[in-house]
Amino acid sequence: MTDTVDDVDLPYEDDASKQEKIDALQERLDVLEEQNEEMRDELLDANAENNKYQQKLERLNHENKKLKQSPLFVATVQELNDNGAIIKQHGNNQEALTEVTDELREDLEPGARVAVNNSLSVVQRLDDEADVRARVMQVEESPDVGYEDIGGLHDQLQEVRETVELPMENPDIFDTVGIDPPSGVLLHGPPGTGKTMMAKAVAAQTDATFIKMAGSELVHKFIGEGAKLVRDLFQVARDHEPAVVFIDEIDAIASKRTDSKTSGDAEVQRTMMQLLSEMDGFSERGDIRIIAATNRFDMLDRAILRPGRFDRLIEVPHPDEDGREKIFQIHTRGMNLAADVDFTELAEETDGSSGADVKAICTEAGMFAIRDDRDEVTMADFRNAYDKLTNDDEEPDVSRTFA
Ligand SMILES: Nc1ncnc2c1ncn2[C@@H]1O[C@H](COP(=O)(O)OP(=O)(O)OP(=O)(O)O)[C@@H](O)[C@H]1O
Repeated sequence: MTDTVDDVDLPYEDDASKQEKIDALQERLDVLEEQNEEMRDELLDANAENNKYQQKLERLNHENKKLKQSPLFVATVQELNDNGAIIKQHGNNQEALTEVTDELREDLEPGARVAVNNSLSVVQRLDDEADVRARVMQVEESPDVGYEDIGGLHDQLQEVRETVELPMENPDIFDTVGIDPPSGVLLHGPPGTGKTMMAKAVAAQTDATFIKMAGSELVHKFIGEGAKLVRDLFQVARDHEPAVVFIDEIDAIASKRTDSKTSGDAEVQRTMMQLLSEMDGFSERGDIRIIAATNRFDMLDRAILRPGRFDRLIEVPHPDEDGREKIFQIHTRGMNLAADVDFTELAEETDGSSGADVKAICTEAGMFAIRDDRDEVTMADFRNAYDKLTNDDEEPDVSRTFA
């Protein structure tokens, strides 16, 4: 706060002469000006220092961003010592000694998986391989789904059985006739129409292990990770023969090539190439069958559809009226239904619904009965459930919320 005149401690006695007062004030003014000058210099220095730090901060931020953006490689820590960490890169097995920051060091131990950048600096610690596998792969020894649980889809099911079941159960017939069994089956169609169910049912029928992986889980930002998971997937399948490998959302790794050449796209390409080469290596008759599924058939790279790969394309559409009626019957098997429930009418009234939608309607109808304290589910409950599910969602497709 600026001093007021009253506060100022004057540099002269009250009885000083006028000239003495002027001299004293002048002297005080000189001192203040000098101090002012010094403080201005200090302020300038501080500003310059501040600018320097700002620039450094920007540089570090930029560096940080670059580190995160540039392609990262996966390595395993071999040893930690005073000079840093000895890491071994996956893929080329090259060892390198690299510095690690104190913060990262606390998080590392020999055997830890890490992401390293182009100059082999450790950027972050990764989850352990087993954790990644467990997260992205679903292995079911004997899925609890039978053909009788699938409504409609007669032609589709027949084709899946012919391409997957027949080579597993009766491989000799292909030898006798002298043809290779079709290698991969690609199921395509809208969500919630029973693609996963069909794959599970055929695995159950053939006593095969069902191994599911979602294409989106194969898209990784680390170089070589996706391809490694594909190799692991097929290794797990070999370990569990006979097996049905189900790759859902295959479009995530097998979309048409884009023009952009970002490292992310290149990594997706590498993952797809690995998948294709695994499939090509499967042409010999084996006890492993591959089924893939997509909701985005239009997006697929044609390379995946070449003969010997996914050469059986099976469209799995929304069920028709008959199909819906069958699906209503399947999902109400265990329900206590009132005499007025008529599935033919319900099937007629639920045009455009997927199998997953029909299942959701059944569950919701049961909820209406429970809320009403009844133990029987009525036709009105089904109609209310359908209204609720179609109006609740802005989009009429309820499968995403309730499947
Ligand atoms: N045809 C069907 N018959 C009986 N139930 C069905 C049918 N289609 C779907 N469902 C029901 O919907 C659920 C979801 O179906 P499923 O996971 O097989 O669909 P999907 O086509 O694989 O879907 P997405 O493309 O979203 O993965 C099933 O668990 C089942 O309860």
